[in-house]
Amino acid sequence: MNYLSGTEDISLGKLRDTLIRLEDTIIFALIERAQFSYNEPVYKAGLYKYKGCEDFEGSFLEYFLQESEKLHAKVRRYQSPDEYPFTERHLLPDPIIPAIEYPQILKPNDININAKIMEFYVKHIIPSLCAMDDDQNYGSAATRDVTCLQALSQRIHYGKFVAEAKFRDPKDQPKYIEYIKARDSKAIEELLTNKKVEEDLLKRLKRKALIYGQDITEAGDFTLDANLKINVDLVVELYEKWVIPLTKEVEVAYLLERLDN
Ligand SMILES: C=C(O[C@@H]1C=C(C(=O)O)C=C[C@H]1O)C(=O)O
Repeated sequence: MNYLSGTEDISLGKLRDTLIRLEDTIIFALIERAQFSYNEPVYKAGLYKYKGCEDFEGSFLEYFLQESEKLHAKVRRYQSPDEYPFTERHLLPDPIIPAIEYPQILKPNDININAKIMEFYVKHIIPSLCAMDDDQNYGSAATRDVTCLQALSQRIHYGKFVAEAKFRDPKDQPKYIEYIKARDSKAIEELLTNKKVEEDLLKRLKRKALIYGQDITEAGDFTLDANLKINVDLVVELYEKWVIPLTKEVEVAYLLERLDN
């Protein structure tokens, strides 16, 4: 099924420019979170009870995220999610701008992408990003985590638009159709993979994290020797091990549905 109305200009070049811009969003969101300690209680399920949600058994972060999503759902320009379930499989009617304006709502979905984002973020990113002590700034830590999760989810789900743009390329469309009909996910992923774009991205990302992670003195000098605000290798690992593979998983999942009536 093509969730786009067919009139949008979804050139691959413009979409890639948006993904490059989202690198900045994600790096700065991680820098903001890294100001605070790990604060383990934020991630412990069932540690706190919440007024009005006494049966909620998740962590402080999961509660914060759930309540943030409820707020986002109230302010969305479209019908309420019940009328137009904004699942990962659906692209918004005029998808490009709202997807940028509104943070990606983290929701369970068929391919469980948001659960995978939450898992790698809490298990592998946060412990390496933050000082492993407790500075009691649980609210500050959780708000920064929600910003990081929504930026990561938005970036990864942009794979839907990228997949649509690739599908519309007349050079490759016959092969996509053949592989979709054969339900050959591996062949679809190989066809949509662009190793040069991935390699260039990781090189650019390392440079961005190195520069964004520094302070600039009044004289305009970079404080190269001082502690960086962000673990540069972690940012590269984040993309190499999780962001890029999950984006491709979204692309494949979207394309597998592309021919549905
Ligand atoms: C997003 C794209 O599709 C794939 C995923 C990429 C990524 O997640 O950065 C980069 C290149 C492709 O392998 C693209 O082609 O730009």
